[in-house]
Amino acid sequence: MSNTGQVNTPRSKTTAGAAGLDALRGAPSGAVLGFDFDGTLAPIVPDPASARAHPGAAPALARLAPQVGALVIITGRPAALAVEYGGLEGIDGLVVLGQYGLERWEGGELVTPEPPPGVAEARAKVPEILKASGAPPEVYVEDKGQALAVHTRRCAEPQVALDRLRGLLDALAERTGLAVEPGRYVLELRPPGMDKGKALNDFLRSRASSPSAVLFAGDDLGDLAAYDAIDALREKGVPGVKVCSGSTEVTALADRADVVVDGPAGVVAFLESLLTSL
Ligand SMILES: O=P(O)(O)OC[C@H]1O[C@H](O[C@H]2O[C@H](CO)[C@@H](O)[C@H](O)[C@H]2O)[C@H](O)[C@@H](O)[C@@H]1O
Repeated sequence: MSNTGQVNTPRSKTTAGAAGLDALRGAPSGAVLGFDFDGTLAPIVPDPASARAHPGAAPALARLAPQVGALVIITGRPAALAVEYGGLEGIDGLVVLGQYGLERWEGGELVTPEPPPGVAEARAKVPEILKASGAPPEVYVEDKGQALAVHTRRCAEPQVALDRLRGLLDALAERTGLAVEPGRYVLELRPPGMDKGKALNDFLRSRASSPSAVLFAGDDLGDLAAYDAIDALREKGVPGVKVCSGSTEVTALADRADVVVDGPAGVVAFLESLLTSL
């Protein structure tokens, strides 16, 4: 039993999830497995630049790669950073969709669009907004090129700091044509029009054949769009599995997941368990 009271086994608490797992195990070579990075493959840490994948994550993915149809990481991170922090280079066939799907990395090749002009405008304005609002000095702005992530995790009262910034960043997003993506003690200003559900669907459409099953594992609010995509696929008859990397910080995913495990260590245990059943 884990410290969130969940058992790390590849069992589903829902009938649809159990059907999804059965379909995945029955035809793994046609299955598509998607993963978020921070909080799912990598434990959450105070400094975004210090995040690294759980030591068991890349080895488990490398063992899964030749047995399944496709492995795809869909992350808010720049794709190349997720590859570096995850130790994911060299995993056969792995695709990493970064910045919520705006970027694509595969086999060392990165495709990334030009950021819209609103990002540069927001980059110039955010420091002024933080100063004028009296935000604590621990507020940290992560510049991701395509987006700016305003982090409050290191503040004494991170939720209070986040709540105080929300309206100001919403207004800035509106002025600059960007969207606000809320996450774990973070508000991201990023280009609109893409999310993890659209990224997952685009990835599925880019493949030659329809998947035997689709699994997605996530931990944060930005991953709910991928859950929506799995729900929609199920309605069309494609088996799906929603895995939640559980935490006390975000509960919205656990409520909708088929399988809830205890953070990145639980995700790795889940993958290892899945490997034994393929
Ligand atoms: O889609 P993801 O892979 O989950 O990325 C979402 C954001 O994750 C990162 O922030 C989160 O992880 C940090 C490191 O553990 C943590 O300090 C922070 O509080 C979390 O919000 C990342 O820094 C962002 O750029 C990602 O978009």
